[in-house]
Amino acid sequence: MEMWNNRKIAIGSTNPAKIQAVELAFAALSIAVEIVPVDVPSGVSPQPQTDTETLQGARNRAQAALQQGQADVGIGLEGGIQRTEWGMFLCNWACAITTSGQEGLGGGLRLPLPYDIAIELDKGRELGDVIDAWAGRHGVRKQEGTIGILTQGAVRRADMFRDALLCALAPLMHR
Ligand SMILES: O=c1[nH]c(=O)c2ncn([C@@H]3O[C@H](COP(=O)(O)OP(=O)(O)OP(=O)(O)O)[C@@H](O)[C@H]3O)c2[nH]1
Ligand SMILES: [Mg+2]
Repeated sequence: MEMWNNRKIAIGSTNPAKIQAVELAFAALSIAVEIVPVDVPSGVSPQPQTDTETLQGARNRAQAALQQGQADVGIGLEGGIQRTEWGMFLCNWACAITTSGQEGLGGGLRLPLPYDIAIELDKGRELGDVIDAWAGRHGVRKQEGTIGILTQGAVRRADMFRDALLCALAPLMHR
């Protein structure tokens, strides 16, 4: 992985949980990088409603971050929901794009959302706002995240996005 050392990595978000996920991912790979948060549009709704929309949001952010951050690699991390016949799930996607146009995608954990959260999302509200009210907290989205609240802190949002990002980076690191 020597070739990856000291590269400039632009993350398409200023959310601390997402920035920490990028730090954790490259630390896990023992790669030293410069990480630059870039505030970019996701190009999808503030609350993505499907796996596909969430994945597209990650791709849009990665591309925008690469360009706006003038980086070697652009990263997009996007959370959303997916309705299924078994209920509503939190879904998460990571995308990494290089200046040579190589693109990697990685999927994050899926978590069933309680019915009283799901019905609020069906009203068009954002999960970040709903989980704050549900947990009696402020800014959960920038801390352990919904996944952290619902797993009693065992899986934090940064950890979940770290693993999704490691999956997205994998195809870019094959020899
Ligand atoms: O508390 C949360 N824990 C989570 O695990 C989670 N996953 C998704 N969301 C919410 O879904 C919408 C799109 O997500 P999102 O990727 O845009 O994230 P975000 O808005 O927090 O960051 P960002 O847009 O500044 O990068 C936003 O309302 C997020 O709050 C989460 N909120
Ligand atoms: Mg957002």
